[in-house]
This record gives sequence, C-alpha cells and structure tokens, in this order.
Amino acid sequence: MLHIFHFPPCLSVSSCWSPVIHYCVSLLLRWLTMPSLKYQAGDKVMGRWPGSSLYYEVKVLSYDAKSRNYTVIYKDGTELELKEQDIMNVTSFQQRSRSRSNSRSPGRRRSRSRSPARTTRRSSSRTAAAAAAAAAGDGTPSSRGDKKLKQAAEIKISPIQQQEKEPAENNSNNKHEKKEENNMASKVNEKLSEAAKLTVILSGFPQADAKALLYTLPVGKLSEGVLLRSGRRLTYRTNGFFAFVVSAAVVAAAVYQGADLTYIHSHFLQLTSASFLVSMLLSVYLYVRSRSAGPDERALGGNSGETHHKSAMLRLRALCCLLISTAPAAICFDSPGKVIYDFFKGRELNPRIKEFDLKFFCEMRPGLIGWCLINVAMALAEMKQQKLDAPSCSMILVNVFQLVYVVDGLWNEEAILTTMDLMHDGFGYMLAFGDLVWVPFTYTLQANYLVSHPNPLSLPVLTAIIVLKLVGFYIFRKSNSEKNAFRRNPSDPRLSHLKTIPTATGKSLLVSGWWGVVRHPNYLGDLIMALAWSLPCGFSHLLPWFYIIYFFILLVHRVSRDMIACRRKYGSAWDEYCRTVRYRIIPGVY
Ligand SMILES: NC(=O)C1=CN([C@@H]2O[C@H](COP(=O)(O)OP(=O)(O)OC[C@H]3O[C@@H](n4cnc5c(N)ncnc54)[C@H](OP(=O)(O)O)[C@@H]3O)[C@@H](O)[C@H]2O)C=CC1
Ligand SMILES: CC(C)CCC[C@@H](C)[C@H]1CC=C2C3=C(CC[C@@]21C)[C@@]1(C)CC[C@H](O)C(C)(C)[C@@H]1CC3
Repeated sequence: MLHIFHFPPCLSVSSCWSPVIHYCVSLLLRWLTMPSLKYQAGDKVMGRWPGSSLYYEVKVLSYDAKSRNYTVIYKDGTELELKEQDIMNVTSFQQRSRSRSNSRSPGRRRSRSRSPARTTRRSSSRTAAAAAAAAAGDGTPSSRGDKKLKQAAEIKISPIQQQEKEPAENNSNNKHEKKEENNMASKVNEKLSEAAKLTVILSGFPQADAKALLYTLPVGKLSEGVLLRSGRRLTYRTNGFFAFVVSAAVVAAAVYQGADLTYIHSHFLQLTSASFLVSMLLSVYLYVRSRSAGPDERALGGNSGETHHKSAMLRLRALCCLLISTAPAAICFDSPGKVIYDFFKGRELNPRIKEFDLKFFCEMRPGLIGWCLINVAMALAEMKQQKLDAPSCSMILVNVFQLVYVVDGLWNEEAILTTMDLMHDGFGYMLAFGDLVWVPFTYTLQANYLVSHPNPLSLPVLTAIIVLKLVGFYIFRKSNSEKNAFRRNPSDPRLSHLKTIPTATGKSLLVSGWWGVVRHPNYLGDLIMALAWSLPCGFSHLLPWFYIIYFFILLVHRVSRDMIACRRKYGSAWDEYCRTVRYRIIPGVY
C-alpha cells in the first residue's frame, strides 16, 4: 500500500530517513484501518441473552473480525457469540438500570420488580447451568433427567419473577416427563408474554388496532408475533384469506364489467418493470427510514461493518481534527456502513407505519394475490391464443395447485410469524423485490409457458401428478403446522407425544414427529409440490423447470443460514439435534 505515497520534491528526504517515514506511515495506516475493539479479551461485561432482553455478566474471550462477533463465556463455562450491540460494560449497565428505576413512577416501580433486569446476575449462572445441562445430555431426549428440565425451565422464570414456585416433582415416566416439560415451557411462555406485555405497557407502545387497506380492517384475528429482542411482541392482523376473497370478488366484478385480463399476458414485461420500480422505491424508503431505527429494531444481519467502519472513520475524523484543527472536519464524516449490502439485506426488522407492518403485508398480500391473478390471466390468454373453450388440463392443474398453495398460505397466515423471514430477516431490497417482483412474475412461469406451449396429459400421468401434489402438500402443511403449534404453545395436548430437546434459551427443539424425520420437513414437502407444478408442462423446455431449480438452491442456502443461526442460538442442544436428526431435507440423501 505504501507505494501510493509519493512525496513531492519540496518534501524530499534523504534516503536514510525514508524507511523511518515509511514505517511511521504504515503504522498510521494500520491504526486508521484496524477495527477498534470496544471490549478486550478478559473484560467483564454484561451480555444480552440471544432472543431476549436479559443481560448476564460474561467475560470476553475473543473477537472474530470476520463475523464481527465477540465470543463470551458465562461463569460456569458456557460460551456464546454476541454482537457488539448486545454487549454493555458493567458500569453503564448499572447506570442505565439505576436511571431507569429512578425515572419510574411508584406504580411502575412496583411492576418493575417483576422485570428481567432485576435478577439478571442471580440467574446468569442458572442460564449457563441449563446450557451445560443441555450439553451434557446423552443424546437421547427421552433419557434426560428432571433436573435438567427444571433448570431449562428456570432460565426464563427466574429473571422474571424470583418467587416463582418450583415446578412439581416429575416421575421418571417418559410421557410424563414430556408433559412436565411442556407445562414448564408453557409457564415460561406465559411469563415471557406477561413480561412482554408489561414492557409494552411500560414503554408506552400503543396496542391500537390497525387502520388502512384490507390488512388493517378490523376483520380477522389479531395474532401475536414471536418475542423480539426488545422484549416485546408485535401484533398482526391475520386476515389474509379475507383479503384474498375481497380481491377475487373485485377482479371477478371487473371481468364481468368487461375488463380484459389477457392484457396482463400481453404487457408482461411492462408490468414487471413497473413492479420493479415500485420495489426499488420501497427499498430506498426502507433504507432511509432504517437509518434512524434503534438497535433493538434492527435485524441482526444487514448492519454490516458498522462497528469496523465507524471506528476507522472516527479515527480518520480524529486525525483530520488533529492535523487541520478545524471544526468542520469533526462533523463531515459519518459511518457509511456497507450501504449496498445493508440496502440489499434490509436493516430494520419490522418496519411499520403506525400499525401497518410493511414486511408482513408485502410478504403475504401483493405477491401471493398477484401470483394467482396472473395465473388466471394466463389461463384466459391460453384460451384466446389456442382458441379453446376452456383452459387445458395442464393449465388447470398448474392454476389449481398454485391456488391451493397461496390460499393455504393466507389461511394459515399466522404460521408465517414463526418463519425465518419474519423472525430474523430485515426488510430490504431482497425481500421487497422478492415479494413484489420475483413471486408474481417468476412463480407464474409455468402458466405463462403453457399459454403458447400446449402439453396434453394422459389420465395416468395426470393422476400421478395429482397424487404427488397431495403428498407434498400433506408433508408441507403438517410439518409447518406442527412447528407453529409447538412454538406457540409447547404444552399443546395434541403434541404431547412428541419428544423434545430442551435448550438453554428456554425454547425446546422438536426431535420426533415431522421434525424428527429431517431437519426441514416443510422444505421437503414444498419441493415435492414444486415438482408437481413443473411436471404438467412436460420436458421440452427448461423455462417451466426454472422454479424448482431456483427453489432448491434457495432452500439449500436457507438450510445453511438456519444452521448457523440455530447453532449460535441453541449451542450444544442444536448439535445434539443434528446428531439425532442427520438429514437436512431429503431422508437418507441430503
Ligand atoms: N415458496 C417459496 O418461495 C418459499 C417458501 N418457503 C416456505 O416457507 C416455510 C417457512 O420456511 P423458513 O422460514 O425458511 O423455515 P422454517 O419454517 O423451517 O423455520 C426455521 C426455524 O424453525 C425453528 N426450528 C428449526 N428446527 C426446529 C425444531 N426441530 N423444532 C422446533 N423449531 C425448529 C427455528 O427457529 P426458532 O427455534 O427460533 O423458532 C428455525 O430457525 C417453509 O415451508 C418453506 O418451504 C420458504 C422460502 C421460499
Ligand atoms: C429475490 C430472491 C432471489 C429470493 C427472494 C425470496 C422470496 C421470494 C421468498 C422468501 C420467503 C418467502 C416465502 C413465501 C413466498 C416467497 C418468499 C417471499 C411464502 C409467503 C409463500 C407461501 C407459503 O405458504 C409461505 C410458507 C407462507 C411462504 C413463506 C416464505
């Protein structure tokens, strides 16, 4: 790098000084570009427990510049990786706790005694102990001792309410043990949601109903999302099916009035470009507003390089001030982050305009409903182009299969609240583009293809394709519902026969049932369905097979992303799950 520094003749120096100057400049450059570590190995700090708002005393072990994570260790040896934003030094933590409790009204103070922060220290060793207990298992969930289960349950109970009664004694019966765990987990959940509600009340967030568009009409259930890092839960108006029915009625009325839907087929590229523009504008808006989002509102990904860049920039700013000694230099630099990466990935986890949740809305409504609308338009275009009185069998299959998929998604809209996109991903260009452009305009490629490429099907082939679709749909729906029901209520009596692995976070992992067959049974079902969507188009062109190829790549990538996230979240309990359930998507193969 040093060769870029050429000294002008007026500053030329004798050759004996040159190495010294080069050395000094290289030191200076290194100082400017090295990431500044806020915490050093050996520091005692307060670390936020992943997925919660609880802080525990931990010791910093190391810093990984690549992932920008600190590895920290609890008092009894449990290690976790934390982001800088999830770490606080002990003094500022105490000051913050003090100033919070001082600024509260007496009524609030009383409530606060139930809040997590009060007992973080006391419970830190318990958390670690529970993690260690989970780690020390022999690999068979059913053989786990009651003590371990108790410890796992205590993790969340103790910080919330110190006086919580000990769970009743378990007997060694496996079924009973499972139920006991479920009950405890349910207590944990109850306490967590109590704490979350409390946090919502304390922090003054309005719980008012949503108001705008169909999504915000007070029709349909109000569902609670998962517990956020900020300690609160958001509510969502899950009336997707209602929105679908109303939209379908509007389209039907428009067609009845003479609207020509085949316009969609003949202006496909123009419509795609228009949607692309909308997704771009939306992403710019999302990025701009995300700059002012607080740390708790940001996704854990999508904030790349902030620490690194900020510290380098701060040093540069300091250097400028030092050299030029002018005030403007002190304010002219700001942390750029990796703008493109953050713009792409999305920084804000749940961007909302009042109660209107942009990510939830975009993921479930325009793309999915638009997908069906375009498919219907393609069926009409096929009839027009092929001069048919009714759509072909292949077109009907593709339309019905995908309609079932969309309607199922909207009917079970609540289940999306426990998917990766809603729980962990920021809302940025990738999802905005995916929801508004990718889904409606590429997921309809099979129907689009059939408009000008008829593919007649024999009865046995038709039957086989329908059976395949039903099998895929059954696996997809059952496995998604099983996980969703378990995450919402671990003590659901319908799930009491399932084995689980307790984790240090208080949540358990299903290890039998669908989630004991492969680690992503829902992906397996989804892939089988994707196959059934492409088969009606035959094998003469790659275009109708585009979806399944892309989808397989997407899911393999999601598997690895989820592995990393779950490994970080659940530590050794996740390793144990992976040892017990060896295959990811396809049993015995992958
Ligand atoms: N058609 C399309 O284009 C797409 C469809 N999909 C579909 O969307 C659905 C959701 O997918 P996605 O969000 O990627 O993944 P999942 O719904 O599988 O969610 C993964 C999460 O489930 C939880 N989990 C994992 N293993 C277990 C277990 N053994 N027991 C309990 N919980 C577990 C973990 O979260 P935690 O423990 O924190 O709860 C994990 O992060 C799938 O059916 C998928 O096929 C997805 C992408 C694209
Ligand atoms: C642009 C990129 C190449 C990829 C973008 C990915 C997105 C298109 C998908 C990410 C997760 C999705 C889900 C569905 C649609 C596709 C996207 C947005 C989903 C809403 C489809 C209907 C299902 O029933 C579902 C389970 C609700 C799906 C959830 C995930």
